[in-house]
Amino acid sequence: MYVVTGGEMHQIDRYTMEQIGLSEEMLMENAGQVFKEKLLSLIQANEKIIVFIGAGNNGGDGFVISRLLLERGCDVKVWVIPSENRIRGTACKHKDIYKKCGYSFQHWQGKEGLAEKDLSKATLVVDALLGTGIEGPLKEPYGEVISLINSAKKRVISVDIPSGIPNGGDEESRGILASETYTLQAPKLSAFTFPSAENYGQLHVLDIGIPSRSFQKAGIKRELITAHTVKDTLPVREMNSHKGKAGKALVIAGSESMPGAAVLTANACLRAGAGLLSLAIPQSIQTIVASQSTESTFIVLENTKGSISPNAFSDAISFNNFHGVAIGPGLGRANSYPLFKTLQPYSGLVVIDADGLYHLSQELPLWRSEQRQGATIITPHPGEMAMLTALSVAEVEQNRFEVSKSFAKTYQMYVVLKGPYTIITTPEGHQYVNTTGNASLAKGGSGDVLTGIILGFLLQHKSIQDALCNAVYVHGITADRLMENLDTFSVVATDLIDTLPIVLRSARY
Ligand SMILES: NC(=O)C1=CN([C@@H]2O[C@H](COP(=O)(O)OP(=O)(O)OC[C@H]3O[C@@H](n4cnc5c(N)ncnc54)[C@H](OP(=O)(O)O)[C@@H]3O)[C@@H](O)[C@H]2O)[C@H](O)CC1
Ligand SMILES: [K+]
Repeated sequence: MYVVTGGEMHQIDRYTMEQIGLSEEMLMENAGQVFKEKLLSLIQANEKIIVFIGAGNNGGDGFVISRLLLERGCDVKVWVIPSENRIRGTACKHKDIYKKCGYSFQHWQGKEGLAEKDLSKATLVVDALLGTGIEGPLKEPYGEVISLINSAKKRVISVDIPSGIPNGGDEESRGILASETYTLQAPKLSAFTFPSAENYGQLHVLDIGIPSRSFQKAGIKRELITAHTVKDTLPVREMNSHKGKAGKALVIAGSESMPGAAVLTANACLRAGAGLLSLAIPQSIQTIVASQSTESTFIVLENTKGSISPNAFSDAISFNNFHGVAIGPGLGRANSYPLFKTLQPYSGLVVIDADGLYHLSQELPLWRSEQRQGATIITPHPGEMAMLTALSVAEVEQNRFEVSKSFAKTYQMYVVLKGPYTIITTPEGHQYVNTTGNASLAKGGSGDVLTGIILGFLLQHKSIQDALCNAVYVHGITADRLMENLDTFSVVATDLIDTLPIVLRSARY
């Protein structure tokens, strides 16, 4: 499933209409039909519905939905915000069809008090005020209508996008606070960027019949990771496999103040399929880490002040014995820069996380792909991405797609920008959005587990992007599985590792 900007969606619509020949009237009718079917499956027999309609085609969808609900005998009050002469084109055609079927509506202008009364009696609000055609700051009376709806605290179902939010997700969000949003054909960027994502409530996608050819012609390179894509791309371990063939992983992690990060990364990596795992850790934490990671082997390094000594590393290890390396979790910044630097000439896969990202930010150009033979994968959270790009966290959050893409293309790296909707970007700029996971992942250690799964999966998959998509999906769905028995407050990173094997099995079948 593709993810689009409002502008791209308009381009896709135009191709569908002009080149494929599906008319806008038909698409709007389809949108209304599928929305109505969905709504009927959600509502009670005595539901009191109020529909708010705006000037554009989102409002046009509102006329179709209202007509179809009234045809089914539902209790529906329809409020139209602009004067009738402002409703043009296809929306106007569907307004006329609505009227010719014998239905009427109220005008907002001058009857605001009555609208408020109707709203107070309603049990469900359908928001068909504004869609992807919004430009610039919200104009009145839409701001007033939206405030009224939000303050009524009703169940609000938005058509396509919550009215009033910028569909590119790049401006301050002020719009409808929906309980659910039924988006048409493809999710929009604003559903995965902040703060606009918070307006959506639960996001669902309705297929209104726009062919995939229209998306391909528009050259859309953003997709959602789905259970299907994961199932199709999770590799199967060959019968004649052995531990060396299943991937030799090296994890460089941990310090006296963060020994658990090494344990979590290593154990997650093993659970994600690595055949052999070596942990490079400072000598002072070896006993404690070894007691909690039975299957790991160890490269024990001299330590200085609780972390790996700056002198210990270069001749202690032969990177070329490994198929992939993850560096960073719990490493500490103080002494680990020389160690980080020795990894740059290594020709295998390198996953950089946490304190490794801090070192990377000091010498970014050295890590551009043409300076390295192997692929570089970075796993920043928004704060780390802000550090790497010299932007503010808010700027990163509002422009997650653009910031990741620009960074991945400039440095020719794979970027896994973590967050409630983790985005994976390839060096070519293809993007994949993850929707699994929940608030329980906002806890120390869950990032270390992800790094471990990523390294484990990288060694099992032929395609780097499949490995990253599947790792992020599985990490999230493991947290979702834990919610069947636990509360978001109580999940700890170790729970993720313990549950991963069951989830991995069901993701495959
Ligand atoms: N393929 C599909 O997904 C289909 C989607 N459909 C629906 O169509 C909308 C997009 O329709 P569009 O007409 O382009 O846009 P809007 O419904 O958002 O309305 C635009 C009008 O809103 C007014 N406007 C613009 N900016 C503002 C603002 N800042 N504040 C207030 N009002 C604003 C303006 O009207 P004026 O009269 O004021 O000029 C715009 O004309 C999409 O979201 C889907 O819901 C179709 O059903 C077909 C298939
Ligand atoms: K809307």
